[in-house]
Amino acid sequence: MSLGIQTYQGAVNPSHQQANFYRLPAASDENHYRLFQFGAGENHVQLLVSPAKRVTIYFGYRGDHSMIQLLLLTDALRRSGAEQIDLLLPYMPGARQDRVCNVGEALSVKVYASLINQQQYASVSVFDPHSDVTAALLDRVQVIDNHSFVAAIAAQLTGELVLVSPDAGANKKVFGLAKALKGMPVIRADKHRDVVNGHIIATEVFCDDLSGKTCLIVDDICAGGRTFIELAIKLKQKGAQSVILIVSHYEDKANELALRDAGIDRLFCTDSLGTPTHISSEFCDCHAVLSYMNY
Ligand SMILES: O=P(O)(O)OC[C@H]1O[C@@H](O)[C@H](O)[C@@H]1O
Repeated sequence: MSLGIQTYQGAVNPSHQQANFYRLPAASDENHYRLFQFGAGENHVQLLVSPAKRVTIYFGYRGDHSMIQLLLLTDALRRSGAEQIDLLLPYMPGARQDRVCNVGEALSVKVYASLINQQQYASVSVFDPHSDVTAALLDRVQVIDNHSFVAAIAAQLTGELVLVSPDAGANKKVFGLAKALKGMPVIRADKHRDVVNGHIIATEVFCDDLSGKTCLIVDDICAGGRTFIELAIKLKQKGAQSVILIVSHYEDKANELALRDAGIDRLFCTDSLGTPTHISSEFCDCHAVLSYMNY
């Protein structure tokens, strides 16, 4: 059923008219809603066809501006008859701001989680969030781990593979992953950060000899990349034959040359934060996160 909106000029693909899947940012062939900004900067969403009673939103967070777009899309869907909305959240915003480190800071993850909870989604599926705090804060949440993503990469690699847990915070997840990968060995490492400025003060690897090993550093996110640069240097000093970095979320800010110079041979990530543009495709292999989200 059409909503009777006159403004849409494009040809409507019938299969998309029936589609109950809404992508934000919109896919190039998305034609069941449109999104634009008014002059003062407000976002505006307009559905072009009536939604099904049960729909799914795939929300790729692209800054706080996109959060408002999600709320508007959700509102438009409900007003037009969607009764149940499932949310696929490849990246949980604020997931790393899951504690107050310094006096006067906001507890960001709680703020983002409250906004999402207010929308009363039927389910919220989050891909590899930073810590258990995300799952504790979100209602009707389903956490999707990185196991099938890492397994797909490991299957392409040869040599003596070992997992490297980059810090104490990653241990629980990496040991769970090792079990899923049929007992792949784990090398533990740790880093000390200055909580005031975020700088890494020291990195330790708890292993003497890595000769001949292909080290898979696995973590949730690569931001500036300093964690992995310091770690790769240490792994190479201990004889690692090859160092591969596997992160679920890639902010596209790290310097490729610095990563390579530190000894990282290859980077694998997902497009949870968009497809990286500041890194070469010979070095970085970006997988579509949706294929690992059980949808
Ligand atoms: O070193 P960069 O890339 O800036 O930050 C990424 C690290 O910071 C942590 O919160 C992440 O889990 C990861 O270990």
